[in-house]
Amino acid sequence: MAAAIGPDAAGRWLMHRRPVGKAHAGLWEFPGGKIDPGEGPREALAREIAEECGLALDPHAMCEVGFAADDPGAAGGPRPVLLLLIHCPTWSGEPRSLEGGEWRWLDRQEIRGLPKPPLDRELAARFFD
Ligand SMILES: Nc1nc2c([nH]c(=O)n2[C@@H]2O[C@H](COP(=O)(O)OP(=O)(O)OP(=O)(O)O)[C@@H](O)[C@H]2O)c(=O)[nH]1
Repeated sequence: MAAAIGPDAAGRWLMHRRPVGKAHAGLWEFPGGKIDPGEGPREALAREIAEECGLALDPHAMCEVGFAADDPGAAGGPRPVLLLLIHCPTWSGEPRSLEGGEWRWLDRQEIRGLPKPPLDRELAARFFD
């Protein structure tokens, strides 16, 4: 699950730079994470964002806006990855780095220029272009 949190009053969106020691370290992503057993997708996204940066999201305001999947044949990775992009138009609080990542509000032009993992590149291209 990946969150497109925004736009804020300046038209910016909240992006997360993955910390050292994780897959895709140093790259910028739509923040989020995986669904735990027993959770719904919106609930999972709200939990992940709260854990990673302290923002509170309203699951009822969320709306799915895109998806990207890796090519299991080409990637040869341990498991297939399907990433859903969810628009989160309302939030409360200010982002803080609670798990080592970096947080920034950026406009679409700035997001275009960021180094991103492959699936986030696809999601951003479809969502912002
Ligand atoms: N955001 C993103 N994640 C990707 C891409 N490709 C890919 O395999 N992944 C994987 O999808 C998972 C995303 O979940 P996550 O954000 O909770 O990852 P994580 O490293 O914090 O958790 P983990 O250590 O349990 O895997 C990660 O395992 C990540 O490596 C991609 O293009 N974008």
